[in-house]
Amino acid sequence: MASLVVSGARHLLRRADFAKVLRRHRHKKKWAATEPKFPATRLALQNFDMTYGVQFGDLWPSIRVSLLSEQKYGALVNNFAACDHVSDELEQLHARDFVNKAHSHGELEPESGQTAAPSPASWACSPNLRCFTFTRGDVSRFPPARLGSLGVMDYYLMDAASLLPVLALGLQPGDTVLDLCAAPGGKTLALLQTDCCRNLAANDLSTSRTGRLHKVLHSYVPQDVRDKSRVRVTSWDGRKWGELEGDAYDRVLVDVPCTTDRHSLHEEENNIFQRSRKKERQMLPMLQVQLLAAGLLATKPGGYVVYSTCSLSHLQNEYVVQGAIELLANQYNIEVRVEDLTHFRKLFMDTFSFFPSCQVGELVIPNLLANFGPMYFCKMCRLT
Ligand SMILES: C[S@@+](CC[C@H](N)C(=O)[O-])C[C@H]1O[C@@H](n2cnc3c(N)ncnc32)[C@H](O)[C@@H]1O
Repeated sequence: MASLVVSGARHLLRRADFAKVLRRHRHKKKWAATEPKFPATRLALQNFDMTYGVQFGDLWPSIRVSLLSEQKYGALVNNFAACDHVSDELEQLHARDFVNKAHSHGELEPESGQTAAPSPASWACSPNLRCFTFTRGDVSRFPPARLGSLGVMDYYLMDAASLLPVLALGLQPGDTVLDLCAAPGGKTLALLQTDCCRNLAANDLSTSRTGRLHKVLHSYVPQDVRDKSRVRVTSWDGRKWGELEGDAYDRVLVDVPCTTDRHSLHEEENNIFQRSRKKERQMLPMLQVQLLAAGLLATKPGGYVVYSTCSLSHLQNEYVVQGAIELLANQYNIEVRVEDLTHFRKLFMDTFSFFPSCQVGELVIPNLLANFGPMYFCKMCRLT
């Protein structure tokens, strides 16, 4: 179409005028262009090709194509919506509750002394969580959540792999819980679904993001449940939590800011690979170590911490865990033990693809048939 217009115009204009118009047109186009020369999404991909190509070797091309493809979601059933038909409706869509499915497979031996059929609690998983996913290779989408009869939404759509850190935390009834980097609140909501929190402190440095967290809580959790679980939302710097409330919590979730690998390949806005954010990106592992160390200091001796990211980077995952454990040993004389979560691979292998060679913790890697993650999570016990 554009070339037709140009060839028509050629007959009407003298050669010199035509050249002028073309030049003006070229200039206009240049000035009109708003896209950055090097989009952050492209810089992210270049960075990943360099680092993850080495880190994952032959696995990288398949992870790469999955990261660039549409991700899958899970529907976390809202136990507070009191609509039993939700699970039936999700089943009619041929979605399955992956938590319950792992449970009924009973692939894991119950803990010693237990003879009854294993329950999520016996695998040291947080209880009462129901999350529906479509089976491997089924790329159907969930319809949007609806308002239930109690005035709260019936399910919350999230990356189903995001539930694994909450399951790994292994909440017990009556726990005091801290969610150190909580916004926008998918994992906070899951923590509340367990009905185990005596107190829940949900914190996030960003006030705009704690605003989103408030909205999620209002849309999904009735006021009386928020009161019962004594939900407290704050906007403090999580790095200071150890000084503010040391030795205070039974369970702490440290879901840190990271390179959010999937987001960084798809969204220009707020992308950490923007050139202007290079320093911030380079400082991430340090911030992550500080946040994890603060989370461990906030935990009671004998309590548990789960560290998680949605990045594939060893530097932001295993190295951070090792760095924080060393820091606590050297500066505070506090001993921390990494818990074995390899049973998660077996339990959830129908739903997620796991990287087989993490030194500490577990990593869900995106796969075209099960396009969740990335999600890294590592459980630690504070011993002293
Ligand atoms: C991965 S997101 C958390 C996602 C959240 N857990 C969820 O499931 O919805 C990381 C969060 O850390 C917050 N953050 C960054 N620096 C922080 C700090 N120093 N203290 C506390 N939160 C921080 C960010 O604002 C961001 O919301």
